Amino acid sequence: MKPQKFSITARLQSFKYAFDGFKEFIKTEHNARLHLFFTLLVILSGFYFGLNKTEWIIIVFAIAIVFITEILNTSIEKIADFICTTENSKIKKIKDLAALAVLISALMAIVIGLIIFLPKILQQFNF
Ligand SMILES: Nc1ncnc2c1ncn2[C@@H]1O[C@H](COP(=O)(O)OP(=O)(O)OP(=O)(O)O)[C@@H](O)[C@H]1O
Repeated sequence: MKPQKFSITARLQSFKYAFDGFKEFIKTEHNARLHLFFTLLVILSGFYFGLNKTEWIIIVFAIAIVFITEILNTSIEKIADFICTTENSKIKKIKDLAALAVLISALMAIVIGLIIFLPKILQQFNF
């Protein structure tokens, strides 16, 4: 594409496109609603247990990585469904790899959540 002149309107428009993407993500992806629910739960728990600055940074990274991988997985699935509507072994491999990325990020988030919250939960209930 031809390079265009810098424009504030065009930059603001790209925020609108990103917001359209967010609406599409929440509307069509059940996993997105699960991520939102757990994000809210983790943030509320973070305030309840009084996380320190480092713990918050790690939690924010974990939440962002899970959302980013799920959004990229959704994009890859949509491209795959657009270019191939029939059963195809190559599409299967592409989608399975994208799903693996989501699984790894979700497992990482669970491990981080356990490392940060488990000792605080145990202490709270005097275990
Ligand atoms: N066209 C296809 N050809 C072969 N296998 C496919 C095809 N489409 C989907 N699959 C298989 O089904 C799995 C699920 O794909 P699908 O597009 O239904 O994702 P999904 O159920 O929306 O996943 P998510 O859990 O991300 O919502 C893929 O990982 C792949 O193994």
